[in-house]
Amino acid sequence: MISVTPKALSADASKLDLTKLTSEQTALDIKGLNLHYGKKQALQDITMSIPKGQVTAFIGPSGCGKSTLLRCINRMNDLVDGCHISGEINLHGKNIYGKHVDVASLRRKVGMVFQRPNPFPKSIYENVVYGLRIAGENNRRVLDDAVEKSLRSAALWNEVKDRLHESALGLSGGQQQRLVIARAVAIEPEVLLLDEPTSALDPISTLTIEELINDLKKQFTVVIVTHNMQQAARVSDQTAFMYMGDLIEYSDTNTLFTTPMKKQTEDYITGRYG
Ligand SMILES: Nc1ncnc2c1ncn2[C@@H]1O[C@H](COP(=O)(O)OP(=O)(O)OP(=O)(O)O)[C@@H](O)[C@H]1O
Repeated sequence: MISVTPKALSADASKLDLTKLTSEQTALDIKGLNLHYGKKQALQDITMSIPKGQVTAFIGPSGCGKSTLLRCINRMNDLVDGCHISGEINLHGKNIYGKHVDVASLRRKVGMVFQRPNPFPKSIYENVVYGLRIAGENNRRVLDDAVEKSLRSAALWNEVKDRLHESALGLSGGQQQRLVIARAVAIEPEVLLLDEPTSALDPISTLTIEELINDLKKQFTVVIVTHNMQQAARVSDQTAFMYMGDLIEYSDTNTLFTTPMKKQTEDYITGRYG
């Protein structure tokens, strides 16, 4: 089995039966999700429930569909020509692929952070309040409070509180990624999607972000795609292993890494392929 010690799972996480979550426990309920890019099927009949207030990781070899599944959760794949999706993703009970869903308002509920830090060429302050300004908020005190709260949530406040009006582009890569997380949390989403958030960062910045993820789940449901199995073992409560568009195994992280049910999962976590 993988030679890392999964982080101690909270009692709640290890007791959850992922096949029988109550509606109060469920953030996302994915049912029979299929996705085609043109003729190529990238996701096959994915069904899983993602619990609220926890960290769920998607792992699997390159091209297995992890990012595609993540991007379905805020309908980013809608922007891809020739992409066809069937099935449901219910966010707190409401199908985000339903007829009258406003995608802009969905994306306020489901924030996303990408692989490479992408701050805007603006001040640190203006990066954080960007989404609030778009939503029409211009009250200085509200914005100031949101900046402090979000930067504290992203474990960045102490490092930048004296240079809020300087360019975000002057921050280090790790600080920029935490700034982007602050920007995402400033609009208080329900779910935070992290697509390989540390793959462009050095080991120290990676550790800082991993610690941050553990704190973020107190406020948000976090879903993370990672190439790094040790990272999944360190940060997540649940792990989903995917292979060629299929969800092969989904269980609490401790079980998946120590006593996987499926041979394919075992082969992957012991490094036989991927
Ligand atoms: N925009 C797109 N158009 C066509 N095919 C795509 C597109 N995006 C992804 N694919 C294909 O869908 C499959 C799943 O890709 P996806 O990026 O979701 O995998 P992944 O597991 O996240 O891989 P990686 O770990 O390398 O990022 C791959 O075969 C990929 O080539």
